[in-house]
Amino acid sequence: MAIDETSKGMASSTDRLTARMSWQGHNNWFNMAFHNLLQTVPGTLTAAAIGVLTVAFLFFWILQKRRWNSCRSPPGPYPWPIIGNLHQLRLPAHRSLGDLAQKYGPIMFLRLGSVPTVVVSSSETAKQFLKTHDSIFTGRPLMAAGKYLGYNYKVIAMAPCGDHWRQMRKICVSELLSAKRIDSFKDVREEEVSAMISSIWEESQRGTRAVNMSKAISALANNIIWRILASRKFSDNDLGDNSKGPKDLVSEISATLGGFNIGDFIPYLDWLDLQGIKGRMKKAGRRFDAFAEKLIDDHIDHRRAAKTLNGQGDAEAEPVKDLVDVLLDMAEADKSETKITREKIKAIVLDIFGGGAAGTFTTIEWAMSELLRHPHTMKRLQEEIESVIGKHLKVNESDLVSMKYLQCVVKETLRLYPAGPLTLPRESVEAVTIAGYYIPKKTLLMVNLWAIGRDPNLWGADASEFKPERFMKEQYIDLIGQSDFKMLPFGAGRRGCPGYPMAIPIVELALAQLLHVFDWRVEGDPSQLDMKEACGASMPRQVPLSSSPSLRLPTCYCA
Ligand code: HEM
Repeated sequence: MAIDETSKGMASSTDRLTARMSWQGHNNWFNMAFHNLLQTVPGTLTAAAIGVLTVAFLFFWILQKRRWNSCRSPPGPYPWPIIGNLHQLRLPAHRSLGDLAQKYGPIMFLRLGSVPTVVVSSSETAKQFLKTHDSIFTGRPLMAAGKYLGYNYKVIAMAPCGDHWRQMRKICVSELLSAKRIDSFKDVREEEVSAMISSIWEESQRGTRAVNMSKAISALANNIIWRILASRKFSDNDLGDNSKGPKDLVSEISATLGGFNIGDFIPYLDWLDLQGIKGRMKKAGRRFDAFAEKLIDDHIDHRRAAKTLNGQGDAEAEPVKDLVDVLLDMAEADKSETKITREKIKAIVLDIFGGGAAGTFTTIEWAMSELLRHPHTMKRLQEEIESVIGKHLKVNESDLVSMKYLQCVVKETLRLYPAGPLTLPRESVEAVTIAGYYIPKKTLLMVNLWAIGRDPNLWGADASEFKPERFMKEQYIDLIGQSDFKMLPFGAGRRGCPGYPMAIPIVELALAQLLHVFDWRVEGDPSQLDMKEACGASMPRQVPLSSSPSLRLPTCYCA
């Protein structure tokens, strides 16, 4: 019984055990599984965690890389503290920047003192900056020249982007430099070019062997621009002070403009005016202002006198209005807040004189220099001019359209010698990413027009040679970056030069008459003519050009 009971008990306990065991077996399996899991989970979890972390890392890395990429500066030489890359700039700056671009590429970043600067040196990249993103680069940096010479940034070429610049530029383009207005000064251009030919003829008749061509061409450019602006030419006594006169004033303005004011780049040295440039600018600015004031007063007196005569019925036929008169008319007619003030008129006078005279002068000077070095080209040009007007007539502006080779000579000159080789400095008005490079707001932009004009990838292995023939096959060469960006002697876009339609006829007419009337020779081997560029705002020759003229027509029509 006891056994039975025991066995029962045993049985029941065995059952229970079995039952327990079966549960336990299950439990055991679970335990084992759980245990296994616990053993494997750390690995799995770790693997999962690693996976998640890797994905997250990759995700953030890609994001960060994108951000890095969008903040990536263009390549450039390492800047030194304080001076940045200033020590790497030699003069003339367009050449040393061209050399640096060979190493760092067509979009290069420099720090000039503390000023972040981007230098663009290829046609393709210039297009991105001056066409695709033109609206970003419409600013001009606020430099000492704009303050002391440019009527506190009122001069168009130095004004920051804003309502004032827009208003002044509109006046310039639509009122002062419109096709109709430029055409109205045709007689001025023809008279002044003939006057230059006469003076060269007289000088050669006096037995002068070599004529100072640079002086003659500079006088031509100044006289034309002043007659267009103010209906008169200026002698050296016209300033009425003890200085040498307007020509001296203009050279002083160009020298200070072309000079490199260290205070613009290292602002905390600005007050020291280490080079004395600011002092010179202030003085030249005051002298120009006195000169411009007198110019406007004379115009106002003259207009009053003309009105009185008109009232008495003695009026002469309406003369061609000069640009100061056009501006005074506008000022009298406009009563709005943005009306043209006296200060704005003075600023525009400086703009047109500063931009116009220097650009046209240097272009004619370099064209003559290259023609002297290339007698065959000079001969071919003379033959073309003669084929159009013969040997007895004077070249007039209406003849120029038939002189295709002359146009090629001018284009070739502008390609090799752009008068503003680095454009005028521009400034980004907001941040932008171009070609994967981040360009912050207030970055200075220089476009190396000189390097683009000599780029062998665009112009071939003979890019540095003077060969006007290269343009003969082309129907139309865009000089202002409207359709292509192969050459940009006048810059491009909203800040591009508004004066090119005035400059081209002066350059073409002057060259046509100089070569039609005279043969030109230089002492020694022409191929050895000194072609060094001076450092200045408009890249003139370093050494004035001298050449001996001999009459090639039966008589000089200017004699
Ligand atoms: C061959 C002669 C000339 C050349 C090569 C030349 C070249 C230039 C260049 C490269 C610029 C800077 C453009 C830029 O930043 O993209 C410029 C601007 C300017 N040029 Fe000329 N220029 C010439 C003649 C003239 C003439 C005849 C005038 C006036 C009648 C003139 C008035 C100006 C003005 C006012 C600006 C400033 C435009 C602005 O900032 O909005 N230029 N020129």
